[in-house]
Amino acid sequence: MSDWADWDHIVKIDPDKTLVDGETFEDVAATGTDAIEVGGTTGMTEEKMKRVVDACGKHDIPVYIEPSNPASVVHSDRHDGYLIPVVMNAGDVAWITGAHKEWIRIDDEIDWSRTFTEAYIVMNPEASVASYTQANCDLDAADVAAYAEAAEHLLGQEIVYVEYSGMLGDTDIVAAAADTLDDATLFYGGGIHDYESARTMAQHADTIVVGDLVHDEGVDAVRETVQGAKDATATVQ
Ligand SMILES: CC(C)=CCC/C(C)=C/CC/C(C)=C/CC/C(C)=C/COP(=O)(O)OP(=O)(O)O
Ligand SMILES: O=P(O)(O)OC[C@@H](O)CO
Ligand SMILES: [Mg+2]
Repeated sequence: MSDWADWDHIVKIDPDKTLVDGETFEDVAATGTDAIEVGGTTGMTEEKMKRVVDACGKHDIPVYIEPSNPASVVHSDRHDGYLIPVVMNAGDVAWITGAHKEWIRIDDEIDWSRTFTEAYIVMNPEASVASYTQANCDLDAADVAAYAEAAEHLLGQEIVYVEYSGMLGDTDIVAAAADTLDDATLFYGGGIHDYESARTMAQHADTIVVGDLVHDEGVDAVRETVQGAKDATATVQ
């Protein structure tokens, strides 16, 4: 079974951002979150990635690199694997297969046994990831559901990621994606900032991803979102 099948909650650390004063990666690992993803769109370098992966990898929690370009991939025994985005609604094919082809050309240390993909549907036109990938975010619930179904059944994706980075998404859209998937795991990320927003999104998505909150508010706020995710799972299943 895949690691992520059991995850209700992920903290995504952006190596280009800092933790709240006085907090450590050990504190983040102790929030009760199920896994740490390390990635961001802007300002990413191999050095920043390595620093965070080394720090997070010391703790007893799965750590996955989520690279936004081939140059930010680092290899180490400190982390559990690689979650490589494929952007379903990218306007530039670089973010569907192009960067992937270049990465494979230049990197001769790829460990396929712990490398997996995430089929992103990018929904917030204001997010860096939307401009970076020239995503078409003008999608309704039926479009998102169809992208999710294409990801799972045409492209064989095991993870579908509805990405509202920076804003809380539309629950009808997240629900439409959830309803259409059979076995793929639905990740939701974007704007989760407290117990209630976490619980609401976790009622639809299998796994919620909390990003900016850890950098802006810190681990106490993150712990509330872990509780929201766990409570939603307990009610749904
Ligand atoms: C093939 C390899 C190794 C890399 C390419 C992988 C792809 C397709 C990347 C596309 C962009 C993407 C989906 C990145 C994942 C990380 C992510 C969504 C971070 C959140 O981004 P924002 O919140 O918009 O950015 P900032 O927080 O950096 O402003
Ligand atoms: O930063 P936030 O808005 O929490 O979004 C989380 C994650 O989906 C970003 O890739
Ligand atoms: Mg962000």
